[in-house]
Amino acid sequence: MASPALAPVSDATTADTPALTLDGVSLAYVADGRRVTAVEGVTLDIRRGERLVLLGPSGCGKSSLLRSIGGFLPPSAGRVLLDGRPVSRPGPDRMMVLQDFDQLLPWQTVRRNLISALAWARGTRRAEAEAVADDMLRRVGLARVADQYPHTLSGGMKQRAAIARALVLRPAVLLMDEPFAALDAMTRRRMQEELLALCEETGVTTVFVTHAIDEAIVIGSRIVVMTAHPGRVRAVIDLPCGRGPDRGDPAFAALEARIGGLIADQIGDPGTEATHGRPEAEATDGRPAAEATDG
Ligand SMILES: Nc1ncnc2c1ncn2[C@@H]1O[C@H](COP(=O)(O)OP(=O)(O)OP(=O)(O)O)[C@@H](O)[C@H]1O
Repeated sequence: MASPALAPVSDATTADTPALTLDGVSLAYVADGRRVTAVEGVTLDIRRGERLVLLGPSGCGKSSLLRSIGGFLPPSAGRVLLDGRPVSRPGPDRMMVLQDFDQLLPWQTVRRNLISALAWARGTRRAEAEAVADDMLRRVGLARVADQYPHTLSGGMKQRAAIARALVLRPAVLLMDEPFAALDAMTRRRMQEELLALCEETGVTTVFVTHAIDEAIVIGSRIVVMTAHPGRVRAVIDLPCGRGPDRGDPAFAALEARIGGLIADQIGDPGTEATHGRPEAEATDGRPAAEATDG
């Protein structure tokens, strides 16, 4: 159960409204006079509090989809709805955390970065902003370095600070684009566990982009596997109890292998992808949708 002080600020008219809806979303770029379709016809309802992972090979449009949810890239077809209302621009209700270590203002201390964000985006008064920022920095284990400047922090600390700055605004949706990809393996695993705990504590709806299958299983409550190019929904895997199996559990390796198969079987031949032109399929027991629908 999310702590009320950290709960996302929501404009939902009813609790049943999905936090986020992707309704037939296609995304296109024009490069050198040529139109490139990056994402085609993605339809998904993202439930409140869920951790949806977008997984797929490089270039399948994961980041483009995230940017579109963020309001940075308008769909060429379809709609993105937040709390049932169309997204038309970026806003503090959708905070983004990137892979880049330098996401904070370098001329402000870590603490000041959070306080400024609260004042600017939420109009929070100074004393309240200080208290909220200090509380968040304690939760992410950065109280000790609150008065340091970002360049003095390790990569893991910088990512924790970026997550803290995003969460302190109590966004409806936290958008994460491979936030741990540049960290060493040990720090990455620790950060994955910490993120899980923070998501549960805050109840924030999270959309997490990765191309690492193991990371998708650890982070996600639902995993969307995308086709190579253009990005379409290949399969949707709902993890039982909202969590993947523990690392080390044979079920973890089995799921990893199944998802690996789903990705591999369409990289070489995306034109024959099984769900083209059909509504997305859903597996409810951790099986890939291809198995659930074909058998
Ligand atoms: N600004 C742009 N202009 C033109 N084409 C672009 C632009 N940004 C992305 N693309 C193209 O859109 C497609 C999807 O790119 P995107 O970065 O969304 O994929 P991705 O799955 O996030 O890849 P990666 O895992 O490598 O980050 C690719 O073919 C890419 O070349």
